[in-house]
Amino acid sequence: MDHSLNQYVRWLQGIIEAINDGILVIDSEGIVRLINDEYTKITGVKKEDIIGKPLSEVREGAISPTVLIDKKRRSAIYRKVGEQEYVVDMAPIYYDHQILGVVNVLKSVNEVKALTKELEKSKIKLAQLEKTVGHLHQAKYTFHDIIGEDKEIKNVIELAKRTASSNLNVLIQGESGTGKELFAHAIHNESPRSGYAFVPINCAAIPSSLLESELFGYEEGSFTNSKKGGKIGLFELADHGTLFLDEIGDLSLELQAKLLRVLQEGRIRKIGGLKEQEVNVRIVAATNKDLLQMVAKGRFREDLFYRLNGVQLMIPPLRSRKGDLFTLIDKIVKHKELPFHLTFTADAKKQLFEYHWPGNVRELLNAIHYAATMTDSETIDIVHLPAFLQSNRMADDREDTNLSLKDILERKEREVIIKTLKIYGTSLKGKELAAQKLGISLATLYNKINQLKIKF
Ligand SMILES: Nc1ncnc2c1ncn2[C@@H]1O[C@H](COP(=O)(O)OP(=O)(O)OP(=O)(O)O)[C@@H](O)[C@H]1O
Repeated sequence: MDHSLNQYVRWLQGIIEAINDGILVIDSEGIVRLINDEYTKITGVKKEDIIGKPLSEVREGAISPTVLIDKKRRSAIYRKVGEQEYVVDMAPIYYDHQILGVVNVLKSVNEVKALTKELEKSKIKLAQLEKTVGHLHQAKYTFHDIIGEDKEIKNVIELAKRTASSNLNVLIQGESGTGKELFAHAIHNESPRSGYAFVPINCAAIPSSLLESELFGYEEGSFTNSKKGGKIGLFELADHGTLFLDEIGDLSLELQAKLLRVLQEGRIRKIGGLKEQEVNVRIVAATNKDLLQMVAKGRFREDLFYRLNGVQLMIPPLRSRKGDLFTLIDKIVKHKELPFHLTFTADAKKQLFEYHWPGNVRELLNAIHYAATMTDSETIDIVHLPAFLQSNRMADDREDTNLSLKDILERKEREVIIKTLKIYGTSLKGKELAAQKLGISLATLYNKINQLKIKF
């Protein structure tokens, strides 16, 4: 390296320009000898406006000239000149015990402020997102929504209520449509976790390969097509709240092992991630399968079964609590968006009561909705019920024997016309299509509508 003075000065200037802070140097007379580009960026003062001039004249309120006198260092002095805000460190420069000048090192506050503003904005966005996620993951039902006067289900409701306040995992077993999900919502809402998320996931509805990333999340770039920024897992979403694992009996053995590990350690690790993260989640699991039998057959891990089975709720099928049937129907009629008050003929009631309801309350709900669509009045008779409830037509036949042939034919005619009009609609086009389908003219259809007093 060439050590000539000129070369040396250029080398020093290079260093000073490379520094990321603003630099200003005055000599022992208080004259500005040097500034770097960053100083100009922070203060807006250009070299030609300041170099060679007394600092106290060009920068009002400058403190560096005082440093020349008291020879004391100063740090983090806040300065605001016009719009520019910065903090300055000042230090005297010595050579051979002689003061040669003062060096100032400036850091812009504007940049820090801009970053703080950005951070604040992100915090607000995050809070809004958390709120949205919270709303998305709220349990809808409470114990008030569960109808059950029958002794057996009353006991289950009691046990569920007592369980809610504990931190025990809950395993809900029962046939499809018995209300397992309803119970899971109610337990969360009655628990100390109700202020946090209730996150439901149906283990049977998602392929095993996807379910793992749903449950635990993944880091960005952990596999092809992974989302930018990665994905938050349901365990993380349910932190401090409840994770409802519906159809747990359909969980693959591989995922059972992973779930067990999380439950044992209270930690999750995202797919492709290195860090483990603590989670505090209560598990409510449900299944319509006999889990113990699955354990016996080696299809469900025994250790996981006992982890999940903190409390076991067995929801009885509807056929074993027929006493609740009409209370349930009442509730459905009142609350399930049906526009009118329905009544049931004695025969329809009998038919509903005698049916064995393999699809339980869900099937009942659907049947009532179907019947409400099929009747053109507020009365539901056997004919309005779905076909599977009409297979035992003894009651209907018994009633028919009391009617004249004309009455029976009229009743059937009425039924068929109403059903057809429900399919095609009551507009002119609908009536034309209905008439075509029934093999009669449009005029005959109008006549029959009048004659049979069919109202829409
Ligand atoms: N005891 C009850 N009181 C009021 N409504 C009920 C009751 N049981 C079930 N229901 C209603 O029946 C429907 C089915 O219930 P839910 O989805 O909770 O059943 P499930 O046992 O979770 O079914 P699956 O096993 O098929 O998931 C829901 O609309 C629910 O509101």
